[in-house]
Amino acid sequence: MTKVLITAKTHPYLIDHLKEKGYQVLYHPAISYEEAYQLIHECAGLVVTTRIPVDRRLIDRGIHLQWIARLGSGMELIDVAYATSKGIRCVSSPEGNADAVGEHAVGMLVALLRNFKVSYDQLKEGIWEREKNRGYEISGKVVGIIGYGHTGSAFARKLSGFGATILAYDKYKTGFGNEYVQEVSLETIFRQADIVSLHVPLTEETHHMVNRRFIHACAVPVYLINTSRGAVVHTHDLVEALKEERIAGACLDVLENERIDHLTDAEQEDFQYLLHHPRVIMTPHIAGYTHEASLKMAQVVLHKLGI
Ligand SMILES: O=C(O)[C@H](O)COP(=O)(O)O
Repeated sequence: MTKVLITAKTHPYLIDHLKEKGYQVLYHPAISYEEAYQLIHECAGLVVTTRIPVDRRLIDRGIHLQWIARLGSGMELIDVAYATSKGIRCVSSPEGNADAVGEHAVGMLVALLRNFKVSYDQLKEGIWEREKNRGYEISGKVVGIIGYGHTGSAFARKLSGFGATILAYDKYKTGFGNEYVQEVSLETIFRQADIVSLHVPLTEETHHMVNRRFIHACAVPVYLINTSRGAVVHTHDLVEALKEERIAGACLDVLENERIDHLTDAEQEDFQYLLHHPRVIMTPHIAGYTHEASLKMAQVVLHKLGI
């Protein structure tokens, strides 16, 4: 029987469907890299998230491997070029969690501009403060989206009812402007945006893209939204920019080092600063984590694999 190794928690639909189609499913949602290494040589299919890297070593051991399915979007931990060179098909499912990420980014922005975090903390202390919690509206602002793929376009779609001017830049794509999004250059975003939302994959090119230079290029202190990858932002430069008031605030769903129990002293200091900053809100990389996305990602990979 053809075996599929599933290495992360998934919607039962994926397991049931694979079984129905005659696959033997090895469902190990908490498996370690070394344990996966022990099993991979028996498998024709591998399902992953970002729990374990799919590197050359694992791929080489997967002598019967025909496909690798990523439940999610970011492929930075899969050596796609190497797998492809060995005839292994790699599919991802950004279509499945784009709505979730788009909604989360809008939600974080509203929460930040309307002081949800601070006012809620004050309420818990018995403080009923209205004036200091007077917020800002999205309406009338200029929102710059960097990266117009699945999540960038989902964010724009969700935001389109808020009355903002929506600009978007994508280094690798043109012709995507529509009735609510203007396709612009990065310079235009620097010049005009009040809010910048990042929707790029993590690559060598985007690593630390938002650094001191980027922040200084913005005409006004922008509100930054990051639901992409933590390392797209140079965290310490962000912290310095917040101190210098060159950044108005930040919504961060992702961190450079998400193993918050293994931070260096310097990382811990920056993390604590961000956590306690009144104009920073953070969530633990849950933008794409919804019950609906879990099912949709399973459906997308099955569809792409023709199973
Ligand atoms: O890339 C994605 O789809 C999301 O960031 C979720 O990634 P995860 O598999 O690490 O949860």
